[in-house]
Parts: sequence; C-alpha cells; structure tokens
Amino acid sequence: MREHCIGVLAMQGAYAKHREILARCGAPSIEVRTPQDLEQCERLVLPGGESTTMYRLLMAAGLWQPLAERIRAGMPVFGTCAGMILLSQRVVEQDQRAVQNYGVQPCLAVIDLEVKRNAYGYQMDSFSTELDLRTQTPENAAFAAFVRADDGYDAKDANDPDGSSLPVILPTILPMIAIRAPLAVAWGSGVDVLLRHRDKGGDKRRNKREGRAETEQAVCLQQGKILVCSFHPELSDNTLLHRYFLSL
Ligand SMILES: NC(=O)CC[C@H](N)C(=O)O
Repeated sequence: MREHCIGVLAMQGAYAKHREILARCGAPSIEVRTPQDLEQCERLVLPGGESTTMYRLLMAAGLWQPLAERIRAGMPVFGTCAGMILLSQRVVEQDQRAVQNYGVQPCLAVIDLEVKRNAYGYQMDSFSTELDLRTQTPENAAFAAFVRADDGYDAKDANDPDGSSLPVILPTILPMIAIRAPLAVAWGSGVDVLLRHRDKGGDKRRNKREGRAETEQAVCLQQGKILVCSFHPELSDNTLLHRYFLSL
C-alpha cells in the first residue's frame, strides 16, 4: 500500500470527474482497474454509473472479492449513486421486470443499508436541486462539526493553489444532482444519516397516481469509514463531501 494513495474505481461511469474534484482538494488519485491497483490504495471512491455493468466488470477483473475484503478490513470508501448501490447490504428494484430479466443485483454488503434502485424512475426523471446545509441536522457529530467549520473556499487546485480561479462556492448550499438515483429505504442503527432531502421518493407518474406526499429522504449516509450518497457530488463545484471523505 502506498501512503496517501487514493484510488478511484475506473471500470465505468463518472470516475474522471471524481479524479478532477479530488485534485482540486489537493489529493491526486490513481485509476483502479486491477487487484494490483487496489493493493496500492489507502482509500477508494466508487463512482456513479451503472451498477450491473460495474459488477460484471469487477468480476471479470477479479476485483470483487479483494474489494469486499479491503473494505471489511477498514479501507475508507466513498460510494456515489451506483457506488452506493454496490456497497449496500440489499438492493430492491423499482422495476420488477429487471429482476425477472437479470435477477437480483449482487452487492458487496459492507454497509447496513437497503436501497431501491432507479427509485425515481427513468432517465428523464433525473433532477438537480440544492441542499441547504443550514437546515440539515446530521446524525454524525464529526460531519456536523466539519460542515460548521467549513468556509467553502479551501478547495485547492495544483495549478491554482490559492483557489483564485475557482468559482465562488456558497458554503451553505450543496448542489444535489440525481441521475436515475437509488433511494435509501432502510438502514441499521450503526448507520448515520448525514444529509436529507424532502421529496416524494418515487417517479413522477407514480407519485401523482398514488398522491404521494413529500417526506424526508436520506441522501447521504455513513457507517464507520464507509460514506455513501445517492447523488453525484463530483458533477458540481462543491468539494465538501470529497474533503469530508478525505478526513475519514
Ligand atoms: N447515476 C447513477 O449512478 C445511476 C445508478 C444506476 N441507475 C444503477 O442502477 O446502477
């Protein structure tokens, strides 16, 4: 293992964007495609993308088992969207035809969390919104302190050490970009909810048909050194969650 070596799983999906945002946090990373790459890493990001495809590529690369073992042995890991699905204990499908056609989605079962895949419906039901950090009440004291202490401006770029060319980031707002996002439906007592978002938690047509009301949905959760979120923090300019992950 190389000291401070951060890996980004690069089988498929939004890994390049995670590497960009980590670089802006002053944390260069390597792309992980083989068990040898994984061995070098001290911590790992599992990006969003398509979890079934990622599972198949992980199996083909002989990475599934080593990945599960490293995470169980305490490697800090950050799973976003499809990455959150892969880390979960159990996956339920929004679309039952998916189960008939492809079977149940295998997962690494390292965080005590059940997720519903594609809970918000089709690609066109994807959405972008903002979480107001001032109204959040994270269950994890370290995260709450991290957010309180954050001035939102300390992202560093190797080519721009004083951050002067970065866009101004409001410290109180965290963009939430959800692309065919999973929904956290149940979790164990060892899991802390860090961020919540009020919505109807289903696809638009179903919400309307069933007259669903908005409720609070957990969109970012943590169990020990495992951090997951159902959205794509790497697609916005806000580096808060990546910096928090680096602090774990
Ligand atoms: N943006 C994403 O990562 C989408 C996840 C995808 N819907 C899946 O089931 O894997």
